[in-house]
Amino acid sequence: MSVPEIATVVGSGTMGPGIAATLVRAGAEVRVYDISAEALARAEQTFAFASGVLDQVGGPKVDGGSATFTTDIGEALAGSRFVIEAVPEKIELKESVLKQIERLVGDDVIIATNTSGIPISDMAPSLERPGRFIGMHWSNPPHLIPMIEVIPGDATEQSTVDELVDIVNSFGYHPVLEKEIAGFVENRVLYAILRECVALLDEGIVTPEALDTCVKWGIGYKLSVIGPTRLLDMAGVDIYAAVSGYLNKQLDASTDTPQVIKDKIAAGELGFKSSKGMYEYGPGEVDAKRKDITAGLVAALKTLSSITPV
Ligand SMILES: NC(=O)c1ccc[n+]([C@@H]2O[C@H](COP(=O)([O-])OP(=O)(O)OC[C@H]3O[C@@H](n4cnc5c(N)ncnc54)[C@H](O)[C@@H]3O)[C@@H](O)[C@H]2O)c1
Ligand SMILES: Cc1ncc(CO)c(C(=O)O)c1O
Repeated sequence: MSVPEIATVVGSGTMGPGIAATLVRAGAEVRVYDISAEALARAEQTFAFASGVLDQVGGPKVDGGSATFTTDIGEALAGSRFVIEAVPEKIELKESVLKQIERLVGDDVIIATNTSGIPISDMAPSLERPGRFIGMHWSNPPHLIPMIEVIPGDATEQSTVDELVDIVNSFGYHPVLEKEIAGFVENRVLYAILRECVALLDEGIVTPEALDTCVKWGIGYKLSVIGPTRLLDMAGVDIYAAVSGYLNKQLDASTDTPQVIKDKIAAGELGFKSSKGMYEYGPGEVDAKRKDITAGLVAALKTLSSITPV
């Protein structure tokens, strides 16, 4: 199967527009649905921006792709062959939206969820056809991170898995097929890193600026070329044994959200969306940072796509 002729993105906040832009570039007729007209109006702009970024990246483009934006779920799902749900990360909301979707699509349509880590098998019982339900975890920004986790639940049919892997391949992304686990693989690794980062900041071991420099240039840059398994070989498994023997027991092992983060939430310091989070942003600075991030990711994507995979 290639990219579905008609696809629907349900929920168009941070992730929906970039997902839609990726599918449109691959030739799909995409319907973007959101419950909020205001969110949808913003999404049209973000979609146009993401499409422009994909033009800059310059990868393959299949003719015939298009996007329409609607607050009418029936219109969004009529004739759709593939649905990706990207509403907020609340299980009850997702279950109710998934049920709504299932009632309006054909029996053979794949319904995928972009959940960041809610187990697929926890949501599947809310559906009549759990065999066609699967996790499809895009990474942010979805139009620039060419990897998607594919997570079957207990009831997902093998044909659903195979079709989703084909869909992901068809727009040139790397599918990563996983066994189901809370948080999935990407976020388990990311949240292990972030837990340690927040602890190091909280203990005053390092400044935010120095931490970002260390992780970007010491870890991020290296890991963008060499995966962690290969890194173990490059460093030496014996070295890992020697260091992990004394270091692992020192690493942060807290199981709750750190208090320092809870305090920031209480103070409304959410990051880019409130101009203050871990850093503080003056007028225009958030837009400038977003621009720099996009330019950096575009440059890195072009370079990394042109080198031999390690
Ligand atoms: N933000 C990220 O970095 C990121 C990355 C990967 C995965 N995800 C996951 O993707 C999903 C969406 O995340 P997001 O960051 O785009 O969320 P968001 O809050 O930015 O956007 C969600 C959108 O869903 C809409 N919505 C709410 N209820 C709805 C309903 N009943 N029907 C249709 N639309 C509805 C909202 O109006 C909003 O526009 C979540 O499960 C999240 O965990 C997020
Ligand atoms: C902090 C954080 N949490 C979740 C996700 C995706 O599920 C991301 C991301 O970048 O994709 C993230 O940065």
